[in-house]
Amino acid sequence: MTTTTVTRTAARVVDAVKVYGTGDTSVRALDGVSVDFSVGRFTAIMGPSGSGKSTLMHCAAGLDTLTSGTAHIGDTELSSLDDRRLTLLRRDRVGFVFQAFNLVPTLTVAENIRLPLDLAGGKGDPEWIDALIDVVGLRDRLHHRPSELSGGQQQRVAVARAFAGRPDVVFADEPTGNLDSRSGEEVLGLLGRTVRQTARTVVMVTHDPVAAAHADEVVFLADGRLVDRMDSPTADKVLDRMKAFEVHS
Ligand SMILES: Nc1ncnc2c1ncn2[C@@H]1O[C@H](COP(=O)(O)OP(=O)(O)OP(=O)(O)O)[C@@H](O)[C@H]1O
Repeated sequence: MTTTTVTRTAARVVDAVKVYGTGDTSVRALDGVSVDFSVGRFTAIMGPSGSGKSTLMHCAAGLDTLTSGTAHIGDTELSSLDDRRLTLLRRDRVGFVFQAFNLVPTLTVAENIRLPLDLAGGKGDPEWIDALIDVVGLRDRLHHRPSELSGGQQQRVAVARAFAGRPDVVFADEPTGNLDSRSGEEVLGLLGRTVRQTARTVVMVTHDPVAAAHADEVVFLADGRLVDRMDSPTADKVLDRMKAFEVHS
């Protein structure tokens, strides 16, 4: 008997091109990138400054549109959606974690975590939310406001909020950029744990090899192109790969 393992794709872009501006001043931020992000994997996007990392994330997440090529969340091609459907897709199937925690200061931790569900007018899955609160370690802080939490704790709330609606994929843009190294490690460990314990998918943009080492896989961009992929990264291996870019650029 043969066993076939089917790897499902949470998000992907195919032949992605993104050009900003026109004429002499135009910038080709993505120059024909094809990459897929498998379900249940934690992937880091790395590359030198200006290599197109944020552009790739924004286009893959439906926050920006491609000049040509296609972006897909699961089986849905994003350019096939009108604005309303795209907004609903982002709300219901995608989670976001940004460098600035973007919590609502007047709401408690519990209310911030539930915010996407409340905005969507649904109850969500109470058992899932309950389990999530334990994964992020915030049960004893549920009634606090963001200003009463450390930066690391605030980012843990943002991580829980991103996963609250059981999205197909969570995109994280430099999630540890505002944190000291210990809090950053905590948040990265948390992202990795959430992926492994809940079979969710995370795609993280970072310029930090130590952060990238928490991922299952690293994809490297240079000059708007996908130039390498690395499985089971370590900070040293990622740093070596990044140094090679500097030598060649
Ligand atoms: N809105 C915009 N208008 C014009 N050019 C842009 C815009 N956004 C990005 N760019 C350009 O596109 C290229 C890729 O930018 P992007 O922000 O995706 O790179 P990045 O790898 O995320 O960089 P960094 O690590 O510095 O954040 C850069 O040359 C940048 O200047």
